[in-house]
Amino acid sequence: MPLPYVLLSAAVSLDGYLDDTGPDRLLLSSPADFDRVDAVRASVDAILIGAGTIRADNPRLLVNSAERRAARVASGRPAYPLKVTVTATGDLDPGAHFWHTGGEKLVCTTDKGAEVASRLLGDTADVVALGADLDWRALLEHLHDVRGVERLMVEGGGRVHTQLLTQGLADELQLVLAPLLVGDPAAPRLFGPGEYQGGRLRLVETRRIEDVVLMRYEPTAPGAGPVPTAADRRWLRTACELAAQCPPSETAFSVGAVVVAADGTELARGHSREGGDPVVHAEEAALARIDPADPALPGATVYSSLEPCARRASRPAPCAELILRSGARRVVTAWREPDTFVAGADGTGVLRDGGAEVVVLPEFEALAKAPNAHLTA
Ligand SMILES: NC(=O)C1=CN([C@@H]2O[C@H](COP(=O)(O)OP(=O)(O)OC[C@H]3O[C@@H](n4cnc5c(N)ncnc54)[C@H](OP(=O)(O)O)[C@@H]3O)[C@@H](O)[C@H]2O)C=CC1
Ligand SMILES: Nc1c(N[C@@H]2O[C@H](COP(=O)(O)O)[C@@H](O)[C@H]2O)[nH]c(=O)[nH]c1=O
Repeated sequence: MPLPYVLLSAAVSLDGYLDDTGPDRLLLSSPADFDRVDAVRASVDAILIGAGTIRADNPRLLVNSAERRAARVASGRPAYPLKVTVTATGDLDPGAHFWHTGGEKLVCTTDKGAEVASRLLGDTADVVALGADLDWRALLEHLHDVRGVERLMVEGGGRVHTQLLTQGLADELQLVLAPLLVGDPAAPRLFGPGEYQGGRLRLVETRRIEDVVLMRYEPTAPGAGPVPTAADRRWLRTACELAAQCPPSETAFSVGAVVVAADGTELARGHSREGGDPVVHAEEAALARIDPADPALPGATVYSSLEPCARRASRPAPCAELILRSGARRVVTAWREPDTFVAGADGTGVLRDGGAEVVVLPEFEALAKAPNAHLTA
């Protein structure tokens, strides 16, 4: 099920706080950085904050630049992104700026919270009840499927950021480090306690903006079961991009593969026909680069743009078998193998029979097929 691209945005003090405990919002960003935030807001379909941030900051969450609003309208979008808040209690102040500025408003809440929020807000906002408890994946599916949100900016606070990151639902973090210290343990922190990915996130960009530094990160740790995480989608995209690097062939598919340890460390990557070998497959090439005794292999995920092959003429073992022998027990792929070269190839079946989890993400099928258009037309 496709989800919106989720971008977490926050400004943080040198000692990791989002705010102080004073009555006014702490300005951590510099003026030029607030303008950058305005540009990010203008680029998204929806902005989400927790009810705690509405209470603490009374924000408007507007696109302040008239030029940016005009550009949105010129491209067929509303002048302002949809504003979304989450609440369990439904206890929202109907006088808050959030409801009386900008574009459409949406409250995502529980069954109980919906009763309270609807009573308090009347027609000011749409209220959606998502069950007895609020499930973030269900919330994101709702935003995508019902509200057409492809790109979501989350502007905090800490409790919201913590849940989206620990649940593997954040595609990107945009953090601004501000040169000031809060020093008050009662102040809200950027990330609270939780089960975060064990390894390192990928640093995508750093940028100096006046006296603050923007850091952009992507989570890297694969999911653990059938439910894909944002990092799973990112790695599968990488595999599909590798497929585009294959030397062209009239008699074989172009495929890319990446093998990633449970902590998000890339173990190896490969693509079809690499290194002058006319028959080597992507998964085969990647696995050949890893020491078979590597202790990370049993917990690793193999990303392959095309499902691993089930039968081969050119090698003794097909890639599904090589993966099972490697010890890896999770495969994420974009495209089930068509009958073009092998009838009824069922690498997924071979893997599942061998005890591996296979996750298929059809939203990447078009990207996986692109370098193979001449074979599948
Ligand atoms: N520097 C920066 O970039 C930013 C700073 N901030 C600061 O952060 C602080 C607020 O952060 P914080 O207190 O963590 O609050 P949040 O904005 O994260 O909101 C928390 C509230 O959101 C609702 N909520 C969160 N998760 C769920 C869930 N799973 N199900 C249902 N409802 C949920 C609950 O509302 P309810 O209580 O109604 O049930 C909860 O109390 C403020 O001081 C603000 O200034 C905020 C954003 C950015
Ligand atoms: N303090 C702080 C941020 N706070 C965020 O900005 C929101 C208020 O935006 P507005 O309605 O436009 O004033 C606030 O609720 C919170 O989500 N953001 C940042 O980039 N940098 C900062 O220093």
